[in-house]
Amino acid sequence: MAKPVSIEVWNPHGKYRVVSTKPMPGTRWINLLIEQDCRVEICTQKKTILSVEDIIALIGDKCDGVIGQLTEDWGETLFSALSRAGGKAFSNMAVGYNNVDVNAANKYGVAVGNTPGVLTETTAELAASLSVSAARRIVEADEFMRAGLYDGWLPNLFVGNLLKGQTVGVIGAGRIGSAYARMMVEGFKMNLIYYDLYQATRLEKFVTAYAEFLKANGEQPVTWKRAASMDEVLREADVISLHPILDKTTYHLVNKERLAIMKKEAVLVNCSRGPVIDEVALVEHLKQNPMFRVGLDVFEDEPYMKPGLADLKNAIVVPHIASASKWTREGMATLAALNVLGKIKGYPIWSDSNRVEPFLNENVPPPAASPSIVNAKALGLPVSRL
Ligand SMILES: NC(=O)C1=CN([C@@H]2O[C@H](COP(=O)(O)OP(=O)(O)OC[C@H]3O[C@@H](n4cnc5c(N)ncnc54)[C@H](O)[C@@H]3O)[C@@H](O)[C@H]2O)C=CC1
Ligand SMILES: O=C(O)C(=O)CO
Repeated sequence: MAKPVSIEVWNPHGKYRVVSTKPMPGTRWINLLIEQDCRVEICTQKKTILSVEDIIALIGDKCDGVIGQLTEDWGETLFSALSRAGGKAFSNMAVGYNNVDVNAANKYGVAVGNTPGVLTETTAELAASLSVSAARRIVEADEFMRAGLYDGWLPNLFVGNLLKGQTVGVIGAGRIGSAYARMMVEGFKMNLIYYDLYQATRLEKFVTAYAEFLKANGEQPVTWKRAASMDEVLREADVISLHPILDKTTYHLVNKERLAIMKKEAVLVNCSRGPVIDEVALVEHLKQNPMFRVGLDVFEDEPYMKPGLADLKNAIVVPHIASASKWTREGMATLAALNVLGKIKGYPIWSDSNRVEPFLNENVPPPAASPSIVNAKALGLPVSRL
């Protein structure tokens, strides 16, 4: 028997029962669901990561849709439980959905939503912050200051790397990778090298136009290159930021061999998913190469770090906060709620999940569509004409 889970209920007489496995920022997402006759149940259990059993208890006997989190294991067991309860909609409150077995969802006819776009700039800004912080040793210097060790300016105190004129490498130049690249190229006048399975045409055009602008102003123009292999990026770049999805092709993309081909004073940033880096190999590499620095937002066995990582001064570690700006987190909650609501109401799927702004304007009602359903095609769901 599953244990009861504590919940907060909104609009108890609503026709459709929607469960959120966590309290989420803002109230717009709750109001949008209530306005469309949903009873909203929010899990208030004081436990960060819910187990599959906890979520089964939350789903109960009747549930139309669930908004879940990237820490949860959405596989066969949960999708069959949701389907038994009459549910046909699930949305992650995240753009990444490597915690979701989409084939299992397809089997039970459950639509799987995610939240692209609204977190692109926020996440890229954190990757840029980690890049600068690692290059300029900001966290180390802050600790030094607070420890009362500063006794005067010195020529050699916390000397780091200048970014201007160096090369930034991006692996996975999708929405976030491209936004990060633009920030580093324009903000710091860095040259770009990127690797992706697809050509990042808009990004290339941006760097070309910026190079023209610099040239016209008598400055050294920036350059770009699409690398033929990931190794080319690792060999040539001074700062490398990882932004691919996590799947079989990107698991341990950065391993012992690949760390060995990187520059000894390179900066490596990961705001994608922890398992993209072999973290044990990384700890060893950081120990052997004190001038090699990393900024990590994600970890291989979250919430844990591999032994030794926390002791290394050349590593900056933050707890998976890349999308944590107020506007973004409220927007993610809204998109996740609208994904679920849209499926419950039989709305079509929004035609372009990269263009989610119409759902985020608080002054007008959102379009009658699910903003982003990753298995829409597999389920044969209709697409909005808007
Ligand atoms: N740390 C955090 O809080 C956050 C992490 N993320 C992570 O970032 C990922 C990317 O998000 P978006 O940019 O919105 O997705 P996206 O789908 O726009 O970009 C992913 C890019 O990775 C590329 N890619 C896929 N396999 C590859 C491979 N084997 N080698 C090189 N490139 C490959 C794709 O072609 C695509 O361009 C998410 O899937 C998520 O895991 C996203 C938001 C916040
Ligand atoms: O959206 C995601 O994929 C995250 O990791 C958290 O924003």
